[in-house]
Amino acid sequence: MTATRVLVLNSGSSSVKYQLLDMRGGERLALGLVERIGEETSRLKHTCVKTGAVRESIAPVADHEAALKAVAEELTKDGLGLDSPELAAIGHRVVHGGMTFTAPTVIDDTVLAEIERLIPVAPLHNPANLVGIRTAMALRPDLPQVAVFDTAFHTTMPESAARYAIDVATADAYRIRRYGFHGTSHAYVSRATAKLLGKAPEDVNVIVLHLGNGASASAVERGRCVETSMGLTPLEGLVMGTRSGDLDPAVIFHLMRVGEMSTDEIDTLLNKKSGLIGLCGDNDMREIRRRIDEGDEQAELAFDIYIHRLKKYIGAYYAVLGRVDAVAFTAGVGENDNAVREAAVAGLELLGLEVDGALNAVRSDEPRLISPTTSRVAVAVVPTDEELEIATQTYALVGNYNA
Ligand SMILES: Nc1ncnc2c1ncn2[C@@H]1O[C@H](COP(=O)(O)OP(=O)(O)O)[C@@H](O)[C@H]1O
Ligand SMILES: CC(=O)OP(=O)(O)O
Ligand SMILES: [Mg+2]
Repeated sequence: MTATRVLVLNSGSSSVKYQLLDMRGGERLALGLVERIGEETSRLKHTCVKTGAVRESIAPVADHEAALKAVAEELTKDGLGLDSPELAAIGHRVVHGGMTFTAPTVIDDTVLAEIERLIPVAPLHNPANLVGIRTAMALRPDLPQVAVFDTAFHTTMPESAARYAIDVATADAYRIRRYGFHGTSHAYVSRATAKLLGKAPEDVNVIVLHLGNGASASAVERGRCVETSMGLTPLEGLVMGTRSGDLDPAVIFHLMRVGEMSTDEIDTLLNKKSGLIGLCGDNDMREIRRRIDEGDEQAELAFDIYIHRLKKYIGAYYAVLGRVDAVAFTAGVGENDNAVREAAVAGLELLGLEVDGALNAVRSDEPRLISPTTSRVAVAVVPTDEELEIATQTYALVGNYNA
């Protein structure tokens, strides 16, 4: 039997997203999500695309290993179990690949050890990614397991963008540089944006704004990333759901010396208690918008800070690229929130950026322009599909393993 299916696992700190695809036509067979792992009210939602069956349950899922086993059971119920001979490989999102991994990689013990070594620079993500890999390996030890790294797309950044202005010997000793993340999404969305414009990726310059719970911007010049907003870790850059983004590093010394806070306390403060949740108590943009509509000033200020930072990055990346063909909004907030898109671009008419109110209000899952024809720079909403991109890269690497 020809093995043409790829299972993709995207393990986050408290969730697992998954998709099963048939790579003959890139068709999605099943997808789902387990969220709030480790809590009493963990939620599993599974959709079998083939039959249209949707199953949802709320029950405690203790850890990532239990979550993956629950996913395997759901797939088995639909006749799509992990024991299928049609499964060619399992593709894993791995957030930090450091300087070692610039391309998708078949996972062996050496690769596992390197992903583990990088935990200190991706503490929220790499541990979850590792559990996902190890559990999948135990379920199907015979299958190739492929790691697709968030950092890989950004390895084309020039040294002028990738290096921090700190002592070179210290930076090199500790491999301190800007790696960037969400690369699978930036790669997919920049290519999809070129397609929307009817052009080849090599012929366009795009600013991609990936605005999810984690958020990052990138400047993509002729298909290659030349700058991105996240750095050594996914903490730098834009204001995020729970992360501060850019900050004067002296804030940390101040908190240590004057606030007498420990390194771990500051780490938790900046990664989990800052950003939108730190500013107004909510990290979900839907809730923040609802509060603003009710006249909540704290929510409004959080929104303004979020937009101010975003606008600064659009301007900065315009300068980095020199010529911009398109600005593309993606991920949970970017794809769904028209007020964020409108506010981020407001006042940038002299840079050639305009948004059409009616087009911006359209809700759709398709890539679409939201700028009027008069706009010199196209403004677009381009839904990301990290899972499809991971499956494509995985399948390209392992080919038809079982054929
Ligand atoms: N309809 C919507 N309007 C505004 N924001 C939304 C909407 N749907 C989702 N979001 C935002 O998207 C975020 C999740 O985005 P997503 O890309 O799925 O993030 P992640 O992959 O980091 O979990 C939510 O926290 C919420 O702020
Ligand atoms: C790297 C990163 O921030 O990922 P996520 O948005 O999934 O948290
Ligand atoms: Mg995401």
